[in-house]
Amino acid sequence: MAATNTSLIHRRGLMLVLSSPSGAGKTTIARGLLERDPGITMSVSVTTRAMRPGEAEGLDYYFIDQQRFDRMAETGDLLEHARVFGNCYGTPRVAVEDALGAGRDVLFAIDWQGAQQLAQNARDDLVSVFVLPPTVSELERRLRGRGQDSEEVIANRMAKASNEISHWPEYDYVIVNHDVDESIAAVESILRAERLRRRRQVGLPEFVRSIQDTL
Ligand SMILES: Nc1ncnc2c1ncn2[C@@H]1O[C@H](COP(=O)(O)OP(=O)(O)OP(=O)(O)O)[C@@H](O)[C@H]1O
Ligand SMILES: Nc1nc2c(ncn2[C@@H]2O[C@H](COP(=O)(O)O)[C@@H](O)[C@H]2O)c(=O)[nH]1
Repeated sequence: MAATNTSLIHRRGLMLVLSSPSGAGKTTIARGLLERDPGITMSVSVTTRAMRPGEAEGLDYYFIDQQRFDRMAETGDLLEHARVFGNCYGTPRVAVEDALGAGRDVLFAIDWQGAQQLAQNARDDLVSVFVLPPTVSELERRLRGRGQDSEEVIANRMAKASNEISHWPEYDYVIVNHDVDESIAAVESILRAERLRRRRQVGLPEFVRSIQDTL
């Protein structure tokens, strides 16, 4: 007869992806989730885009030049990468693999192209959430209210919003970001449930067997 032992169960880390048209609020939701949940780590992307006022190196992005980006892409140092709004963005591979290996969950705020690449390479570890704005005028108001982009950049992002939104059916979950706190709570619920998926609980068969052996 074996004693039951919950330490037999270890959880596989998951990748939680938030995508949305620019300005719908995925970064805001991601920050809220990081504050509330110590078990999830943000993936910090590399980008060739210029740093915005208030952004910090290594916190918002790693700001790198095109040559370095191309080298990282060529050598496989990026888990996924894409050109978005005329700049290059990518996810450094090592940080994500280290976190997942340590059983930690990783949060991404990336576009549909990146989400597709992660789905191709690691579908079982991926949970994807598409964030919609409540209205088009509110999306524009948020982009403008952020106060960090020129009118030209805002117009370009609004023009590309429809294409980004067209990918919503590819995601596991869809939320409409009316209220930030409600949206954070919705993503928290998704995360809590997804952590309990049977396939993520390594050692579950052994644990169940240990219970059955004691019956
Ligand atoms: N539910 C909400 N209600 C009102 N304002 C919001 C809401 N969610 C986010 N915002 C605001 O909208 C602006 C854009 O949000 P945020 O930067 O999070 O968008 P994003 O989707 O990450 O954009 P990008 O793709 O360009 O990085 C910010 O000023 C943020 O404070
Ligand atoms: N495929 C990826 N897309 C990314 C990544 N990091 C950010 N993004 C997307 O870029 C746009 C623009 O971001 P911004 O900071 O310039 O406003 C954003 O909407 C994200 O979807 C990435 O690593 N890979």
